[in-house]
Amino acid sequence: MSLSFLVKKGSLKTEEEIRLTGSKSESNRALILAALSNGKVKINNLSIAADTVTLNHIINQQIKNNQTVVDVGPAGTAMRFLTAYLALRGKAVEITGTERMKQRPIGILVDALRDLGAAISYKEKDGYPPILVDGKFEQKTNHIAVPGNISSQFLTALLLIGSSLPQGLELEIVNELTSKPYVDMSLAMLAQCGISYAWNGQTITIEAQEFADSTLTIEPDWSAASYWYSVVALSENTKVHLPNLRENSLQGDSAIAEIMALFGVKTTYTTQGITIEKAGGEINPQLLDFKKCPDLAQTVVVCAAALGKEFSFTGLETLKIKETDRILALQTELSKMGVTFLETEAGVYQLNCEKLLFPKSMDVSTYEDHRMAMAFAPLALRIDELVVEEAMVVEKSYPHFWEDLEKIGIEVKRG
Ligand SMILES: O=C(O)C1=C[C@@H](OP(=O)(O)O)[C@@H](O)[C@H](O)C1
Ligand SMILES: C=C(OP(=O)(O)O)C(=O)O
Repeated sequence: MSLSFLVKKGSLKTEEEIRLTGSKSESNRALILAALSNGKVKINNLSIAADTVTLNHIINQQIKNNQTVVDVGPAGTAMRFLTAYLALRGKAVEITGTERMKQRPIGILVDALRDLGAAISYKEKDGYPPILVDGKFEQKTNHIAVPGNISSQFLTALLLIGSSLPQGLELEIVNELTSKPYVDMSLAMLAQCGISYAWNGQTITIEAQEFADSTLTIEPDWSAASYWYSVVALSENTKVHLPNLRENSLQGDSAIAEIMALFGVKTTYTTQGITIEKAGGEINPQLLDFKKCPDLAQTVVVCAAALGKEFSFTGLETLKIKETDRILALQTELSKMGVTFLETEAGVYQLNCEKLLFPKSMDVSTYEDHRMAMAFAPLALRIDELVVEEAMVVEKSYPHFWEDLEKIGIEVKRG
């Protein structure tokens, strides 16, 4: 389905409540843990994100019905977590995905699982999906050394199965660890299921052990919340209530509260959730590091550009291997409003807004990336006719994004 949506400012409300769906990161971990626990781990508030719906369907229907080929679509976490989960399942299953998924690396995880004793082969190109997970597993060692600088999802995939391995797991993280809060999230959720672990220096150890009877309650998605911060930052004085988000979140993307304070958005934490509103004040451009929260980068880059504030950005190394090359996508789309986003020194990207000019109308290409659509949507508060191409990409993590924009008064015309 290729649909462009015309997004217009409309009459923005001064106050609205938006109920976000559950975190897809927490949900996809929960699905694997529940499956490994043989019914001991229950889940509350599972996300309706397409990536979660897909993983749930694969685990609880297709695999149970002995399907031999499963398709994760564009879901990176589903691809990586299923690879580890299926390595222990005893049956051969091929895992495939979108054309983009076939360009997203998985070799580090496959090598680690092979070292542990799994039999996995590549169906097309070495190091990339689709893969055939044989399912026969005989543990050869519990110690593996895994690079941490490409994707934390490889580490999470291994940690989730750690306690189910007959000899447990001793995972040594080699190189720098990127996206660390996602590893912390995995360990915290394991602990919620009664699994103990030790993290000493570069090594995380998980003994073979049983899951406890437990319930995982999924918090709403902080990455999704980031788009509301951008709406507030670009509005005159809109206040948004986001129920059930917590200050002490398992999600590293809760850092958006701190980042957006620099853009004059104030967060108030209550027992009900959070309220975000304009606090005003000077916006002083500075260098922001996204190594711990890569999924926030697009939101913040686009918001800064729209405000004409020349922030610089680092920690963006992993953006090139996500749903699209997000650096290139940002550069291409921002150029449509006269903004450049260039690597001015190694690893540092600088916004230049000298020639910022909001065109009367602008077409945003989304490159099969939900975050491109959602990061650019708040520009409707600056551009009369903003056309977002392939607008339904948002389904991956935030299916009712457009309905929520309408709820706050932004007009969305489905084309
Ligand atoms: O573990 C997770 O749930 C995720 C980890 C991050 O990926 P990387 O570790 O590849 O940066 C993040 O970008 C992704 O959206 C979700
Ligand atoms: C990178 C993302 O997801 P995944 O890697 O799970 O496809 C994302 O949601 O921004």
